[in-house]
Amino acid sequence: MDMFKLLTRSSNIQPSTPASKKSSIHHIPSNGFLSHLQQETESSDAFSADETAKSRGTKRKRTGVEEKYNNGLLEPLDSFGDGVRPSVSSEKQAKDSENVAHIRKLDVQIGRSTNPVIPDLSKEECWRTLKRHKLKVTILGGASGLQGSHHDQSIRKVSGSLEKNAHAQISPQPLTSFTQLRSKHGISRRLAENLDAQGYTEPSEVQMGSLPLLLGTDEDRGLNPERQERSGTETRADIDLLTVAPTGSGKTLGFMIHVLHGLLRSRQAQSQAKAGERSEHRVQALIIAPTHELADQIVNEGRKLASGTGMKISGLRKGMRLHPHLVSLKDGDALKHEKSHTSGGHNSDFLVKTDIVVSTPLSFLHAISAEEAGPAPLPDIRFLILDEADVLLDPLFREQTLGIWTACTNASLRTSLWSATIGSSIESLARNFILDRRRNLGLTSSTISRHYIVRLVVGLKDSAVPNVAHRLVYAASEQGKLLALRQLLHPSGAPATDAPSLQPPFLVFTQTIPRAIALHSELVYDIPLEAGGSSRIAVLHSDLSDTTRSSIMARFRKGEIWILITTDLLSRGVDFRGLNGVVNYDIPNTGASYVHRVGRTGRQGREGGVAVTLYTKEDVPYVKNVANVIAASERAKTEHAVADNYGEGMQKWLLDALPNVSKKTKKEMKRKGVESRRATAEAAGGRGARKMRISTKSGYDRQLEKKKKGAVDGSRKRLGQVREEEGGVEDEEWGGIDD
Ligand SMILES: Nc1ncnc2c1ncn2[C@@H]1O[C@H](COP(=O)(O)OP(=O)(O)OP(=O)(O)O)[C@@H](O)[C@H]1O
Repeated sequence: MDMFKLLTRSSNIQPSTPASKKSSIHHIPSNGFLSHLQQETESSDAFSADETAKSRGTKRKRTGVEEKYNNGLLEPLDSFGDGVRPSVSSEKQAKDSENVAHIRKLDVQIGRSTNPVIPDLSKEECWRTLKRHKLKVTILGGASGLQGSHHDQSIRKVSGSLEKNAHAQISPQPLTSFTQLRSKHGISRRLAENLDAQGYTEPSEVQMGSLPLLLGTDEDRGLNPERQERSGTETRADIDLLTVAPTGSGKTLGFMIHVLHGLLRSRQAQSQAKAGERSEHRVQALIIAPTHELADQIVNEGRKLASGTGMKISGLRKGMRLHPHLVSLKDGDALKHEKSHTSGGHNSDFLVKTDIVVSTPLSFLHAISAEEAGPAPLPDIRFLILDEADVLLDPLFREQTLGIWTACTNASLRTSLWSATIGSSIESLARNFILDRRRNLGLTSSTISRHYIVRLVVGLKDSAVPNVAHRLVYAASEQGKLLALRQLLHPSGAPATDAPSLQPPFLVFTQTIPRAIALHSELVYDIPLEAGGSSRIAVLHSDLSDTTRSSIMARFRKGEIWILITTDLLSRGVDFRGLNGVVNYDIPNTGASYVHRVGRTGRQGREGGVAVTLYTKEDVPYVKNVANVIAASERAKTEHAVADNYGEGMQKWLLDALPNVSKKTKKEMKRKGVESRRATAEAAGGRGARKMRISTKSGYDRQLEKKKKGAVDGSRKRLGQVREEEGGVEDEEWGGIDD
């Protein structure tokens, strides 16, 4: 079999769920919990007509983008919005809140609880509900001397001591409704109202599984219920949580509710102890994310939830420092910093009076490091959240992240790690670090015995969301990729038989910054002037200033930019509601990277997202990573897929045809990416420039152009020499005739 012959066919892996089979997909929050809400607003989008047609099952007319350009449907494109739930108009919201307030008043008048308690599920029901929602909760270790439930017994038998691998599954009470957050877990009224106001009605799976573990009693968590029964009081063991849940499944809300509730509760306790005295803002929670874009988004989400609660959330910018009062810098250092920053009459680069800080690892490490003394200890921090934890613990950020984690010296620090992909090596690194840290802090065995490391997995671990349609397209060469991308940009041009179609807005990922820049300059004039021209296409990468990055993000969210070319900078965590697709112009280095890139679309269970991956002959070793992820996602789409061989067969030929790659090569591939595209900007003048060139011009045309240019330059030079010999002045412009 000639593999390359096979690869020249677009694999065009169809969504493996035919209409008739769609019913076999469980209707669960994360595969469509916002679908009804989305349609309401999106029908007014320029790009939504096709979506609506798709959702009705009617065939989308291939009128393409141009018709939309010409119909003047361009300006009101606010397909992403600002993150406020699109469901409810402000008028309706006001009316709803009025009604809710009225009903609550009546409830109080007749003495009825405003928060009806939903009865606990039996053990069996818990297990079945968790299974139905594909939630798996496992104890990874941490506790010793356990007694009680058979799960705990099994841990003891396996481990005997806390260091050993102790894996046992538990069945916590799932959070089946947000009302339970108040009625059962006692979150503040304000927090509950904010959730409501944001239009969050049903918890997604990750919230369903994680919130009882983070907020509940040991009984809710399925941990040692007998111990609680015996003692007659509620017990709450310390839990450090690793959560692996699909992209766009609502992890941010999960950790935000946890942190805000924890801080509000301790503030309440403090103010009761101090007879109503208002407590100061001190940094007690730290959220670390790998990019500024994600950190900004978390701050925005957090502020909406914290509104009116008195909690302050701040993002830390490059060069800012935590105010010396917020960290335990040694006296001398604190003074030095204070002086150096206040001498000019301003200390605006100090972050003051805040409860929750969101930052990238490097910015935070700088913010707490004294000039020579290294990072200062942070005993006040009680919550540490690592969002996109696998990246933060990857060699690129590992030292910084572990440095921050070590600086958090509070004995009852609660750490949680969140990502759509956490491999086993990162998992054991995190687990061992947690255990070592506790040991180094000299925690007594009685404290340790009340501590667990728990892992929650939602759905299939490390896989792409099932509601995205994947297209693997063999483009043969760099030029072929450019042509394929242009075909996507101008779908009304002669359609290839099985060419994927993709409506803006979409993201285009390249392997490196120079390639993103090169692709942008190649495509910048591709969108007709009447459609907004070059302003509709932009490039975003980490070499740009923070202000430029924020402005591009804002314009993309508003719908002013339709096509955003970027690097893996935007592959993690960033939430663009209404993004129609993702193009992997350069193939991602790893399967995990593919999962995150394509996870920018199909969020919140939204249907219709398309992920197009273009590849050339050079990319073949990388295609297997991607094809494996696609195959797993296709299988997850329907329980019948494997049995009927539907969907499976579509990629089987490709999977079989692709070469297997050794672990060692995979590691190299992850580190370097496709060799020929790695040319750095410095190399751009030489061979590197050729390697990273993105252009539709053939080598022959380029050579002709080069020759022509050489000839022109040569004749100019010769002419200059002649003039010089004749006494003329080189480079001096002719000034015309003097009056
Ligand atoms: N219970 C809910 N009901 C409706 N919408 C929700 C709910 N929870 C979260 N969302 C929305 O889902 C979207 C995705 O959430 P979020 O960004 O937290 O995903 P994520 O799991 O962190 O994804 P990623 O792995 O890509 O970072 C957001 O727009 C968020 O507002």
